[in-house]
Amino acid sequence: MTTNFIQSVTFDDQGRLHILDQTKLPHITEFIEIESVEDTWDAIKQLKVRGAPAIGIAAAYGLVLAVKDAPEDSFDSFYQVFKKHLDYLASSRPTAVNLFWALNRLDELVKQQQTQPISEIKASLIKEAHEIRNEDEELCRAIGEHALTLLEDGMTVLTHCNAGGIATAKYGTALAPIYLAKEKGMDIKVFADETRPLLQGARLTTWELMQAGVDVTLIADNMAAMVMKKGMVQAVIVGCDRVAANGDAANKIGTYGVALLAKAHNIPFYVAAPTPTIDIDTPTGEDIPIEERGSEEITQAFGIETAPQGVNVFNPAFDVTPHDLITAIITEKGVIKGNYSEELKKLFI
Ligand SMILES: CSC[C@H]1O[C@H](OP(=O)(O)O)[C@H](O)[C@@H]1O
Repeated sequence: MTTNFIQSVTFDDQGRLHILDQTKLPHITEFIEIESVEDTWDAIKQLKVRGAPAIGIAAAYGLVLAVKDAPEDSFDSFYQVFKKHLDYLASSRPTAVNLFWALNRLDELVKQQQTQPISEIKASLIKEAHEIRNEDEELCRAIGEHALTLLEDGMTVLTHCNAGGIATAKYGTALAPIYLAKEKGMDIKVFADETRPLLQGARLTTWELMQAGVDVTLIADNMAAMVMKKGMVQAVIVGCDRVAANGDAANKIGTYGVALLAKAHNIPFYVAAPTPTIDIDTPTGEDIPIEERGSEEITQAFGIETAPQGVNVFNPAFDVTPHDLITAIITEKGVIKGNYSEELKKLFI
């Protein structure tokens, strides 16, 4: 049974960018047109479009939109506008390296075309943004194939946050093997952490998997330990926002705790990582910028005040799982174990 994936980011032939507003899910499936670079920045910042790969794809299309009417009289005047908007988009969220990877890829493309007519540069940017999107779909499916070699029919897998189809071009990363298992007639069940404070697990992962007919059970984040102790899950698979050169992996806040629990219960802990999410230029997890977000995400759970006015709040959106807690990093090029510093480097040779 193949899954009909909803595309969370689309750019049509008329040059219009549409995103699925993920803040409205699971009860409202609403697509919004993104008409400016400011709209793109806001959509990323507010997690209307979210998930490391989807952020990179949206930013690439947003930059295409931004330079649609940029001056064509000289390369320098065009590049000045291009770089201003690129830097603006890069300021939307700091942790997911896909954002910077996608923007830098377009930057390199433009720099290589300094002698070309600006109209051709603009056309090549659209083509490259589509390439980024289409490659992501292929990467995610390949991750699913490799990840499936680590899972067995009848297994139950725990995941944290949402690393599914709507966080990518298609298939997702952590959820890719789940969808491919369904396609192959395998029975792999999922336990989804609700993933406070923004509930990407409760709102998005359960929604996606139920749409696909996958058996998914929602748990509160603080139930993962008991679920593992009772032997209800046999593996953990999560996505990532940035993998450092030594294999330390940044992912949604709470992932580090799940990794510690998995270690304590001798359960394999897998990180699904497309190579655009692996940042060889960042030496260790200590060097990964961790986004801190507003206190209202914690004190006003979806509009309901759940804490005293003025309480101090610390709201890091991500944490870092040290590489020694990671059983394997699953990329589109294969499953990586052992000396991550050495093995990850080989991916970029
Ligand atoms: C393949 S999505 C990777 C990653 O992105 C999510 O973060 P956010 O919802 O803040 O964009 C989450 O950490 C996912 O695991």
